[in-house]
Amino acid sequence: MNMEKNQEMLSLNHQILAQLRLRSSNTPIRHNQSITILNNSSENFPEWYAAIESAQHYVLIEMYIFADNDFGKQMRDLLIRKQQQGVQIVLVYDWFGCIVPVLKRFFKPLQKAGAMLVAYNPIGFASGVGLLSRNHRKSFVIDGHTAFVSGLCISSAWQGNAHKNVAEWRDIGVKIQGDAVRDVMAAFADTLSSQNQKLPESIVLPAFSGDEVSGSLRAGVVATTPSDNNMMRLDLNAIALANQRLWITDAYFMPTRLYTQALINAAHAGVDVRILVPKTSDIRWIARVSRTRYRELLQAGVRVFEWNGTMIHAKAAIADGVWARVGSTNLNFSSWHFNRELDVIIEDQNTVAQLCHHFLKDLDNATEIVLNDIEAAAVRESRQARFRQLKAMNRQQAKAVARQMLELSQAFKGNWHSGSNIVDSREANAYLSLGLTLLGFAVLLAFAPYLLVVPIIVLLGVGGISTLIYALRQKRKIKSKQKDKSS
Ligand SMILES: O=P(O)(O)OC[C@H](O)CO
Repeated sequence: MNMEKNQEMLSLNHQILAQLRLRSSNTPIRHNQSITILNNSSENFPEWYAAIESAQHYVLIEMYIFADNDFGKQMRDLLIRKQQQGVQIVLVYDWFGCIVPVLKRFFKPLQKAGAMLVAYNPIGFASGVGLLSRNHRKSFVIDGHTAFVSGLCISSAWQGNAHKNVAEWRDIGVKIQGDAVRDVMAAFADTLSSQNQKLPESIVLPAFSGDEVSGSLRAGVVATTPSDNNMMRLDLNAIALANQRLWITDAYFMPTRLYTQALINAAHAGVDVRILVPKTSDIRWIARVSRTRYRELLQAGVRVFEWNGTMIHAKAAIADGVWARVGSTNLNFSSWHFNRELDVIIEDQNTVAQLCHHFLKDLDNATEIVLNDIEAAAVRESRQARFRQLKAMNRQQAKAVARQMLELSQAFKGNWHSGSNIVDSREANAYLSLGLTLLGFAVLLAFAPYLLVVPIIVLLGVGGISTLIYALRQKRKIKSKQKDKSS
């Protein structure tokens, strides 16, 4: 292919990419951004701390968990000190994610120092079923010039525990400088407005500069709310976009049927689909549910890896070495449909190459889950048949299939550096605990039904009352508008 043809292809790809991004998530791309990938608490926490320490005017924070532990206290005390120096702190914490610190009045000294504190969706008569929506974002904005977006919360849990020989959690965040910072701020202002609040008058959204920060890097901020489900559509479109590679890391993998089938279809089309999830999760039942999804993915040729370390909490995806997303969205129903989430998409070969490098390093510390010999042979056989078909249709596609077939045959030999595990035993244990849990619910329903029914009654009651209040307020507004018109 000559240079001209290459350019033509590239600009066509950009056009398709832009169209997919805008139609699925309404996310504009910002050019010439500076994005730094930050790994784990050891890289993220010091960067957050130093950036806040250097703040001159304001710090905006949206945080799902702000824990009352060593790192939480360190951050709270830093925020108090900055507020006392005249730097305006605005913190939106999730009421449910921070329930323990709220009950312990952990944020009181910060509020007393003058910081603006907003609890997202606290329980109350007006909360209703909206209580299911949580602010799952993890972001910081410093003085309008720097932002951090990640999967990490403010908690020592991410640091592990050296005394108990617990290593730090695996997680990923980014530091952003450039016009995309304004998008993080706009997302923050929108969260405030969802809680009937607004930014203090002294804080204004900076104008887009269009200035070059660091060359050609393109980035966009995907701000998901329960009413737009932006990331869900973008995640599905990213699967459609991947031509050769789709590498996914997820902490709480419980995808919908829609998403699982899209992964299966991609694998059938010859895309090298790999999923990395925790082996030992801090929320064990989710890991068990994840394991019941493995078999159909493996049968389609998707490769599944379980990370061997303490906990992998990252939420990231890479498509074809040119597109990636990093942020707070887990691949499950809550993140896609109920929560406020914040993710960054990156369209830049160098930055995506770094993420690919980290992903492959993570695989070195993971166990591949494989089918047993008989099933693996059947999958191989059907892949070969598909490969023959595709080869006749599309040479480029066929190359991708060939590459994946080679890798799969290696995987089935079980000679991966990280080791492998047959799916059967994990799946059996997962179904065993799910079965026991269902039985447990049945026993509860039989002998202590109120334990299950009371929360549902409360939720429905609160939901009903708050919806009525909303309707009455609307009616009152309409009436007073009509009165104004007629007078
Ligand atoms: O919901 P996530 O992904 O922020 O994870 C929070 C975990 O519950 C931390 O233990």
